[in-house]
Amino acid sequence: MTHDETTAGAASGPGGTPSGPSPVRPDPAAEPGAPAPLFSDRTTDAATPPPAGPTAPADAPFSGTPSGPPDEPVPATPAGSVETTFSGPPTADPALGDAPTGSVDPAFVDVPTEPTVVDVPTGSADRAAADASAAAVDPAVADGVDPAHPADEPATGVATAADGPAGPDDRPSPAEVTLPPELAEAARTLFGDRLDLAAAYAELLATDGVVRGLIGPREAPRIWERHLLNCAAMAERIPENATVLDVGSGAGLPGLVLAIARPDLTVTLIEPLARRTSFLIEAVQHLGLTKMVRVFRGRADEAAAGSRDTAPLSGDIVTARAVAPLDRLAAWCLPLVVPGGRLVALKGASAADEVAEHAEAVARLGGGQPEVHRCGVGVIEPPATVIEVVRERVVGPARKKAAAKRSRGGRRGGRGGRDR
Ligand SMILES: C[S@@+](CC[C@H](N)C(=O)[O-])C[C@H]1O[C@@H](n2cnc3c(N)ncnc32)[C@H](O)[C@@H]1O
Repeated sequence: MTHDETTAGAASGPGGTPSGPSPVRPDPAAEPGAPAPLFSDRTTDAATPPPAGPTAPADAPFSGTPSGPPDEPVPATPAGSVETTFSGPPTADPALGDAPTGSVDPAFVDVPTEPTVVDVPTGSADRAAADASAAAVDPAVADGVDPAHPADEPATGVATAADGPAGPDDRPSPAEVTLPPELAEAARTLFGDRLDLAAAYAELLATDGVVRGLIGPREAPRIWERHLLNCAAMAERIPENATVLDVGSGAGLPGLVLAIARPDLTVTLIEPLARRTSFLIEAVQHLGLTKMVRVFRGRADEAAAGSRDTAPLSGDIVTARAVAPLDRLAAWCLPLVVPGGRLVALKGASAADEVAEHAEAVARLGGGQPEVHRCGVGVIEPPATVIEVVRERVVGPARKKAAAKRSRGGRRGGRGGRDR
């Protein structure tokens, strides 16, 4: 089923729109005259010719593997463009472990309205081969949960080592993701007349999401309970017509769920890993959300910095789930928030502890006092817990240690002081 969305003048969704501190502004990247976003094939031009392959109709069901090898390294930065250095935390966040350490070329992928699914095997033999190669669970995903915050783990829905690879026997049937009757009322409350769209996304997650290793096979039967409903509950913290940036979207949680629940939002999914952005692009197309959702391939800091080809991104609200502990999350996300806007991070039982531990670091980054809110009270049990941080001040980037050392040396010794 395809739902053609429009953003202009769309009514508020069922998620509610509290009066938040954030102003609602148009996304600069969507404004006329803003630099044209890079399409993924344009970005790879320098190294790779555009792949040839069949083009699927917009409504075509997912047909297996993303193009190219899983999470292949992002092509080297084309000559002349700004080179960005990978600065992720490889040990604490192994999800980025497969990113090249030299340069990562963030590709801003405005989801094309014409489907451009490429290299999709159509025959059953091809499909079987593709499934076999995709069956190995993405190790980056398997380890993607911050080990420092295991409390977040149950909510991530990503494959875990315990889940093992998704083999043919593990693959759930669409029936397994049927909305459980006991959750139907909550789902209707949170998704309203977009419930069928949410069901289509649930099915994608439980089928292609599992086959591609983006969701653990054991998650399929609990996709509604643990993933869709708690992500949708976050919508009550987001003002009407807000621009939302979802950092570390993975398979689309919570950004795509919010776009489904709230047709008034404009959502950008920020995700550095190729296998996941391939899935996201196809999901956005399949769900007919190309007018309100776009995909940025790159890290949060790259999105905030912009590049020769893409304007810096910013949004009224920046969301995240299971991406990093609060201090690191604030460092990545606050630069993406318009002044007065908010970071809204879905957290687990550790939320209050995280606030206590990281409030000072958040303040140094220009954030206000983090607040814990419960969402979906009386609708889902337990309610979802979010930490919110208002961007109160714009803080410049921290000076690099080496640069600071050099400048200290310069002050003390004056010219040539370093030689002494
Ligand atoms: C554990 S997964 C969570 C995915 C999704 N939010 C969910 O709840 O299922 C963490 C995701 O954050 C992404 N990520 C890690 N560091 C990032 C960064 N600096 N900027 C943007 N995304 C990042 C990873 O690639 C991965 O997809």
